[in-house]
Amino acid sequence: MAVRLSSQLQPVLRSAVQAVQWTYSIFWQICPQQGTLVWGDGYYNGSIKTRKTVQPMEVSTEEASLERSQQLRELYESLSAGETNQPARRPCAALLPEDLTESEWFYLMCVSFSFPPGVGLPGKAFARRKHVWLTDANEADSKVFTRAILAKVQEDLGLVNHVKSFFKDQHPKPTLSEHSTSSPATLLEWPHFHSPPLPTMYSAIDPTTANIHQQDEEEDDDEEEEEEAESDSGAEAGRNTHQLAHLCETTTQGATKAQAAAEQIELMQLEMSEDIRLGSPDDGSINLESDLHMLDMSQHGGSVSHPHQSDSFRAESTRMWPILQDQISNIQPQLSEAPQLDELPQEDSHYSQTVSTVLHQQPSQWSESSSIGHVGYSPQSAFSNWNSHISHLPLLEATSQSLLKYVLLSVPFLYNKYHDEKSRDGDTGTRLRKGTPQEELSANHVLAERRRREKLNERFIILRSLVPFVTKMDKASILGDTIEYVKQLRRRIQDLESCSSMQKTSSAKENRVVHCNSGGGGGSVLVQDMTRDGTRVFPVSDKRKLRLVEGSDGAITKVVDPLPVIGNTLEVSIIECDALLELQCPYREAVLLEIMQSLRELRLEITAVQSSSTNGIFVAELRAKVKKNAIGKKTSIVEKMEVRARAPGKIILSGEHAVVHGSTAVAASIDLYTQASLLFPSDSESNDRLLKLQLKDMALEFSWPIRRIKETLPELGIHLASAPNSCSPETMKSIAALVREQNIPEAKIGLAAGVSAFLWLYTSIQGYKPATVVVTSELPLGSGLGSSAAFCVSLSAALLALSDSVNLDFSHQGWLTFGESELELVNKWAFEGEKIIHGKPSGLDNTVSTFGNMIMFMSGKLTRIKSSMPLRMLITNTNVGRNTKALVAGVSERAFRHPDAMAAVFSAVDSISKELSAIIQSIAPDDLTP
Ligand SMILES: Nc1ncnc2c1ncn2[C@@H]1O[C@H](COP(=O)(O)OP(=O)(O)OP(=O)(O)O)[C@@H](O)[C@H]1O
Ligand SMILES: C[C@@](O)(CCO)CC(=O)[O-]
Repeated sequence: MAVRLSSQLQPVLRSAVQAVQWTYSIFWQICPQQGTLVWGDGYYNGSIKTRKTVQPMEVSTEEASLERSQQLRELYESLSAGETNQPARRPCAALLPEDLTESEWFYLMCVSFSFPPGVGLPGKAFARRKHVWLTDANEADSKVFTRAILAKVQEDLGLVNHVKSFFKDQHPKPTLSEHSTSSPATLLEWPHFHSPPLPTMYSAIDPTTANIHQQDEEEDDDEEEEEEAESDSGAEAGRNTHQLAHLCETTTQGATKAQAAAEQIELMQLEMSEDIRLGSPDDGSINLESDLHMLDMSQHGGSVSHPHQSDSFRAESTRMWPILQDQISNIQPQLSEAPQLDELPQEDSHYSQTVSTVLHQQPSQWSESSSIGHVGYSPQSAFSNWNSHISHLPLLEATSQSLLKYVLLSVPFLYNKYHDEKSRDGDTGTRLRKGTPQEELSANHVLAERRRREKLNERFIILRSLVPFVTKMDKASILGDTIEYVKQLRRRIQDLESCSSMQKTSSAKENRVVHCNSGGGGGSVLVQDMTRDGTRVFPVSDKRKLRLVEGSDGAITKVVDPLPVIGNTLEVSIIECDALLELQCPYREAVLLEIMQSLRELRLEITAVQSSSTNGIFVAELRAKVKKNAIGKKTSIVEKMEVRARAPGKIILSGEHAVVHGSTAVAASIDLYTQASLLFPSDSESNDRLLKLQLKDMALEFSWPIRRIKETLPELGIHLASAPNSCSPETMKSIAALVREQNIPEAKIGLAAGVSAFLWLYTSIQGYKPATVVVTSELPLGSGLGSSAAFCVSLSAALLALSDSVNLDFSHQGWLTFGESELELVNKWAFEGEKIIHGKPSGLDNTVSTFGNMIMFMSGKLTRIKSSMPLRMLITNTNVGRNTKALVAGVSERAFRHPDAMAAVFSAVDSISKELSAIIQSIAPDDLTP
């Protein structure tokens, strides 16, 4: 609706200013929540300093003005949103403050103002339901015309006369009448206003009013020149409530003046003297809005602000004011030629304070100016004075912008102070009885928005720390993972509840499923509860390191430890630019200083510190902003130095081998694990650029110079961890050569397949990085318990955990689980490893090892099975090894030789697996009772 309003209002505002060649028109609308008039829309028709357009062709003056109005509004929004200069990210047509003329500045600053009824000229016009006409701008009282502080320039009489004669020529009883009418002239009656048809959201005033208006014009033609017209629809108050209020402000631009002159004059001639003349709607003045009735602005997306914002702003103002006062008082001794503040009329000292404060904030750019003392005061043309200083000072790119920003924020503080002083003096006059809410509204908005963002980030940080697995650190992912986590917790509660109720009813009955190793014979016996665990990764906490990584999205949370003190803990959470660091370490002298120094080196700007030390333990909580580096990338802190992943073995309950030929199989993970730990040496240790693999249980260690891997496997340099691919026969040959060089003892040559799988997975996921990988396993090899799958899954998990393709929250101590999509990635890579070891696997083993639990599996598709009661399995190890690769090949050969017979076997196996799956899921506690 806001768009509609704007698009419909613009032509009206444009017609108004163009007709008299004024510089701008502003539409003030009532903000229902605040009860104040705020900027509704505006049309800028004044001089343009820098033309910026995205259109390749010349545009008409009208289009240029329209575009300019829009650009000015955008510039204001970007400034008030706290945007910093980032030309690269701004559209090429976006304005910068240095592109603006004085009148554009004024127009832009007006956006930040708002007026309660009775305050400021729009407020007065609104409260009185009368036009307000101003004259003698150069003697304006800033208490009456609050924007005078921004707009103080000398009047141009030629311009004034032009406007005057325009109205006189067009209307015998022009704008200056004090007569009253409830029906000012409609816009359409003005010959020079070529307004388009009025939008439906506005309705024309009672047509009879036009006649009355004309009569009024006849009566009044003796008024003074005016530079500003502010009018409201108050005349219509009888029919329209104040909620329907709208108010339009226009001002003049020299029609007969050359452009340069007009630029000096500009709109800034808005001020008036103490004997400000207040016109009325009766006087037939340019009563744009009296032609229009906004049918409840509040419903059309007009800008609003909330009461609490005012509060927060006031709090900020109170906090800021003493600082500003100090700054101002520091400046005072420099004011040699200008009157001292307390000697000036209040509005001038007010102005002076603002400008002095602003300039004081820019010491590096402004300090050479010996005339700084003049800046604060000039009864004639304060703005031009200010400007003259600007013009001869070196303007850095950021200067104007920060200056402008500062003005936006400091003016309200100054006004607040003025208000406070007035209150102390017992002056509860109506003019500024609420301070200056117009400035409050905008500064308030900026501050409140900033706080809101910070609070939001802080809560996201907390949320992230509560969820044990956070896949990515953007807010949507955090929320997504939280939802998933809550669901998991609910399921867990359900499981526990059903378990405990079952235990109560059948505690005496032990139900067991016995699974014997196909090799038969004796050996150790393992009795295991069936595990629900899938793949896990574990961040290794005793070798945590802090590392600076460029170019990441900056939204990463890791456990880090920058201090070489045993027993330190440091948790860092970063969301967007907000970082929270919680640390604990043994106390020593200047430890906080040391920490802060380290953090500064990491381009973290500390904003708040809370620390304590008790019993020799130093505890601190630091909040910081993550800064950008010289090339504009956000710094992120990443602890990705060592990680350990584990994956479970499996048993196949039904469908082994047949699954390779498309039959259904049922398998479950068991709680025997293979662990793979991956350690990247720190930069200082990385002189020996080696890739090492230690197979602890086999007492074997392999190592390859990275250079050697590079030259043997050059095609793996450009790796894409997020896109698993198969090892080609050529690459397999090269890998085999690298394995051969390691001279694996003949007795352990079976491990060559595993080592080959390792080399493929490592170089494909991590490229040519020196690292040490250590593998330990609780699983017997070649015993049907899926040792190869657990090996490949744990390796893939560790390698991916430290890749850019996966983002895990390492800030939690303990095992972490991958999210579902990361698990799929792990599984795909593990399958590629399995292919190297098995030749032609079905994918069953790596899938169950990756996802855990019990699954039904057919042709690559997994279906999770949930038993309605806990199952126990007896697994025996016959110690008779087997070579799965050879067995699979043997079954394939039989299938080839006896296709029909084997098809019948595979079909029977398929039926058995499906039936088993159904039984498991429907099993009742008593069904297995002997
Ligand atoms: N911990 C490990 N370290 C190195 N290589 C391993 C490890 N575990 C398995 N392998 C590799 O996997 C091979 C064993 O895989 P194989 O498929 O034959 O047996 P399994 O996986 O234990 O049984 P199944 O596949 O029937 O469940 C080993 O010869 C070795 O190459
Ligand atoms: C024998 C087999 O069915 C499982 C090996 O544990 C092969 C496979 O599914 O890939």
